[in-house]
Amino acid sequence: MRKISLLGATGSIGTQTLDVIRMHKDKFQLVSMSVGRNIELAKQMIQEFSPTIVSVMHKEDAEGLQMEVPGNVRVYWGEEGLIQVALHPDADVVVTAVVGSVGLIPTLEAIRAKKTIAIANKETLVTAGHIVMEEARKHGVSLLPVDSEHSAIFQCLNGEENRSISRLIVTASGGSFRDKKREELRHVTVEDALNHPNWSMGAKITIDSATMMNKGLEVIEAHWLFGLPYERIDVLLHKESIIHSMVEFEDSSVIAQLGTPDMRVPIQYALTYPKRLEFLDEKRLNLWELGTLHFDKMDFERYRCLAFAYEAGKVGGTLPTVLNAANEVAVEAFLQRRVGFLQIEDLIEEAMEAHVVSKNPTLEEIQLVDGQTRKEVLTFIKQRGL
Ligand SMILES: NC(=O)C1=CN([C@@H]2O[C@H](COP(=O)(O)OP(=O)(O)OC[C@H]3O[C@@H](n4cnc5c(N)ncnc54)[C@H](OP(=O)(O)O)[C@@H]3O)[C@@H](O)[C@H]2O)C=CC1
Ligand SMILES: CC(=O)[C@@H](O)[C@H](O)COP(=O)(O)O
Ligand SMILES: [Mn+2]
Repeated sequence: MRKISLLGATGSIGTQTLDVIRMHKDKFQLVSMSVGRNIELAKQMIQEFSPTIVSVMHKEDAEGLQMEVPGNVRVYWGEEGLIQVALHPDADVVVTAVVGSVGLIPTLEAIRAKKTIAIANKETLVTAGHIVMEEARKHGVSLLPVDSEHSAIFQCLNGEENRSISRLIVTASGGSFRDKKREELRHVTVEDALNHPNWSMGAKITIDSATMMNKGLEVIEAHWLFGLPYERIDVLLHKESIIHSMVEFEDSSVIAQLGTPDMRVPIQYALTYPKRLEFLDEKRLNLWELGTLHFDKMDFERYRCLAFAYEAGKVGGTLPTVLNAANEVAVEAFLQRRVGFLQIEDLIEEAMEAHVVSKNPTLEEIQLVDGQTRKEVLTFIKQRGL
């Protein structure tokens, strides 16, 4: 029985992780979970899965929930709560499915406690990749990718020697606006942007996908997980999201991982690794029915956020932290309808240009830069009268 701690249980990855646990009750047990504001769903989950440590975002919610749950359940809140969930003494695997850099500290704590990490929260690696990877190395902890592209690359690399990799080819669907020209993006709505063609995901990642920042964050995530320089990580437009990513080797062979777009597959793989388990859903890939797959060259002028991410990754130091924090604030402002879609990239560019990069930052410096960038971007938004 693999015992699981789940950060972000009420989200898209969280609920799909619970689906996988539900499909294999004899193999997995949920021992702890965190939610944000969705207390009603949390109550149902506690009743169904019986975790003994639970965390919510706010103190008042924690106090209310504590009165309603069985006596053996402890309810925590805030960042300390996320850490308590990650450190459940019985947990073997911690699934990091919260959104945003709030995932960093609980992930680091879980690594220090030698828990295996099934990492969905890409912002953790973007904002502090060098620290997370060093801690994982020091404590002998595996980071198992949940993100579909990274799970694909991880599967393509099974049994291969790292030195024989030529390049990684990360596929991108193109997101909600892939058929629009740049000039058509000025007046798109939040609803349009949230309408991803292939995946049903949380709001923040769906907007990231539309700006192509998601792919930028994934390039940085791939750099840290697989240790390749940015010059050897390419992005390829592939609108069907059937090939989840590929690896080219020195002998010119390319290995790809394919499947229907269903996040429960990479989630299950991370939970069962190094074994595979039957996927208890009838949906299977049918290439004959699909007929054709499409591929296009990435246009870095059309998708400026991807260019920003490559720049941040190559420069390194505190710049990826700025990229991530500015993006989180700008996307939230777009979702609140305070800024337009194209202003997301303007705000990120402004924050990156204003930043003086510090090399090899400590965790404290990263937290400081993260906080300062968030304030700065909010000021940029106010200065624009928005
Ligand atoms: N969705 C997907 O298919 C994929 C997602 N990912 C990555 O996985 C992560 C999660 O994405 P996704 O599931 O889509 O996101 P969702 O927005 O659907 O879910 C986020 C979860 O985090 C909780 N949460 C949000 N903010 C906080 C906070 N400040 N403190 C504590 N908990 C918080 C939410 O709680 P509540 O809802 O209760 O308020 C919810 O449980 C992201 O990093 C994303 O990039 C990667 C690949 C695919
Ligand atoms: C399911 C998943 O892993 C997402 O990160 C997905 O990749 C988003 O799709 P695009 O960013 O390719 O549009
Ligand atoms: Mn992905």
